[in-house]
Amino acid sequence: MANNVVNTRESTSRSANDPILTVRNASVRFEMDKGVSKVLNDVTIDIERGETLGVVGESGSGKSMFADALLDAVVDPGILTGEITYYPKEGDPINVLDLEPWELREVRWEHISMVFQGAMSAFNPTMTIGEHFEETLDAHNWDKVEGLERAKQLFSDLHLDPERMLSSFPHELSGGQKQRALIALSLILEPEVLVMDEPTAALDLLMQRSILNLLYDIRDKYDLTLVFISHDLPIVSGFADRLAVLYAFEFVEVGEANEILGDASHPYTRALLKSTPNLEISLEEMRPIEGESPDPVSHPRGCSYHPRCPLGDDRCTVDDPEFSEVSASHEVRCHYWERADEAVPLAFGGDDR
Ligand SMILES: Nc1ncnc2c1ncn2[C@@H]1O[C@H](COP(=O)(O)OP(=O)(O)OP(=O)(O)O)[C@@H](O)[C@H]1O
Repeated sequence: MANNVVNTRESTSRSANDPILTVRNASVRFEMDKGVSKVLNDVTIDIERGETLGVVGESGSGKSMFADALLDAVVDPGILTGEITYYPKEGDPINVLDLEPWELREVRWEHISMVFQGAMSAFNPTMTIGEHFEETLDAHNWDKVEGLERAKQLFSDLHLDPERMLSSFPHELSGGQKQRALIALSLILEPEVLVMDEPTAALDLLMQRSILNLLYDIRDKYDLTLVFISHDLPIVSGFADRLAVLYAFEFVEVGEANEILGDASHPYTRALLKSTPNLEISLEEMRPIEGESPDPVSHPRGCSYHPRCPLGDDRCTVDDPEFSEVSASHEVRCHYWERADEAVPLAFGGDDR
């Protein structure tokens, strides 16, 4: 992959000490009859080696586009631009968007692996789970005996009976078992990064929590970096080290999960916290976010959130805010973030201090 080597590490205010992935000005557009649909808009972020980054936002905000972009997996006719650099533990950095198809296949499984949204239905119903593992090991010329041993270890780490799993057909498994089998499959070629797009959305709350707990242990045991994508802020915030909040196809707030939960500084993040079910607040205090998120074909001028924002004024209609530093590990894109807590009060967390 020598041609794809990148030698410089651009420094930004969001730069990590030891990045495993850097994303610079990533955009995705679809050219449609009604105009150009911009479904990821100039996104820049660093992902730190070993961290769990939670990416949250409403449905349609561009979460899956961001996940797909990380692996150059945006479907045709989507056009992905920008720069995505992967820094393997050993060797030179790799420019993901310049890879040949065979190189990309290798990177996708052996370095950065992904559990796609709705992927549970991706199992072939005529093949056992074990055959799925063998197929993947074969396709990458990995030793089958060693690979299946690793599969067994992964199954037991995920609290599944290894022999039974390998000989089962997909329809013989529950949703939670299938999801864990997929996680095991995504880790079979020892990737460093696992990107998970709504991995637990189809499961009940108890099963979601139990899978998150298992992922927590697996992350440490296998030295993984996790990118966890979800619309469910409370679920992600209990699990992620850092949160990146997407609104209308761009990040509006990025920071330590605890800090964002306790002191969310973007009116949208605060509205999101208020709109999601939470055992600590009463039903009366829960509020859906009023208004609709923008159409990707006609992004509003200025701040994309201004049509729904209680703080929005004339400035916000023309002037798109840059990131402001809330703390060394917390940034927000809002002209008036210092007043966000008054404008969108929360009945729990930071505002009760
Ligand atoms: N193939 C496509 N062609 C054109 N537009 C698309 C295509 N796929 C997705 N989009 C649009 O891209 C935008 C972002 O979609 P994306 O799937 O990333 O959202 P999301 O935040 O993951 O939503 P959800 O939580 O519902 O999955 C949406 O407006 C969607 O309609």
